[in-house]
Amino acid sequence: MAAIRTDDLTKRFGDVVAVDGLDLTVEEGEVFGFLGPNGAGKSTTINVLLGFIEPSSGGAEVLGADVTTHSRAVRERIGLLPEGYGLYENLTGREHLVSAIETKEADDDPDELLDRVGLDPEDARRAAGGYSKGMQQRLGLAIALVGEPDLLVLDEPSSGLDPKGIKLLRNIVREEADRGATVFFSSHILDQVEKVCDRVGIMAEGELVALDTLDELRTEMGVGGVVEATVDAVPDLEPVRAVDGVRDVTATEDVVTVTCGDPAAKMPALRRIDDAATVEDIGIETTSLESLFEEYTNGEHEAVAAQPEKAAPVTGGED
Ligand SMILES: Nc1ncnc2c1ncn2[C@@H]1O[C@H](COP(=O)(O)OP(=O)(O)OP(=O)(O)O)[C@@H](O)[C@H]1O
Repeated sequence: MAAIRTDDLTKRFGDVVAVDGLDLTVEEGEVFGFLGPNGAGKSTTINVLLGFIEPSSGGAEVLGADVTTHSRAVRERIGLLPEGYGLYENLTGREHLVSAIETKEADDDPDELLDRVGLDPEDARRAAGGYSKGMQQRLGLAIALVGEPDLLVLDEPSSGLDPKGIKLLRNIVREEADRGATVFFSSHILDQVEKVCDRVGIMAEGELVALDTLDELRTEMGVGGVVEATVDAVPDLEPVRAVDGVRDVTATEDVVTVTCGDPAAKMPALRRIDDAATVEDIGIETTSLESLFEEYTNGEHEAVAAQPEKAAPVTGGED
């Protein structure tokens, strides 16, 4: 069963088409990054999925239930970290969490959850009105994790987090996926998505303009990355050019530069160079998600890749 399925989902606000005929399937257990620039339609889609607003046409199912007719049942199985959620100034962080546990009738240990999100016990006992943005996000994440939800919906989860917090968030996302939860998060902080997502969907002006694994998106665009090898003497470059997926090979006096169309071509190309010369230094650049994102949202790429038949396996990225 799909965790999320939208069918020709459209949402209009007056003349503005916020979401335009969205067909999207996110499989159970997937970590899915929902990307797009400001105003692309991400929050509107999330609000429909949560049953907070009704679609103008088309529909959506979350965890097998229709979001317009069963929104309450759907929300009970979701852990939500909304963007810019409101806290009660006078309640402590711990009290917020205890209240969320009671509301969900869950049996989580609040202190364990606070520890998991790295909220200091002393901070947890202070009024949330004095929390920094990062503390608020950590508390919001703890609340989202209550009751081991089947689906985690995280709207800009890394917002306000320091690098340590971002790493912790990534680990939590992986742990949640490992226990079988689906994680759906929106972001425009792209390199953080890159490290944790199985697949990404890129929205622009209400439409899905790309949907695939990042490696596939890179391959599709012929931007698999660049290898730069500093060598003692430039070898014959033909064997390097012959590697499957290599697009271009150039050399200066002591540096061979290989541009790959396929990300998987980088290492074989490097091995060919190493076979024929002494490699003194290497630099490997993968195409950043940032440049992919720009490419897709400036309208140059319109094709949406086919949905996979089943979810890609959950892969842990590099830290
Ligand atoms: N309640 C509303 N009334 C009128 N227009 C709206 C409303 N909500 C969203 N829109 C419009 O719909 C479009 C999509 O907005 P949405 O908030 O879904 O984008 P987003 O991708 O989440 O952007 P951001 O990254 O800035 O949060 C925008 O043009 C926005 O102005």
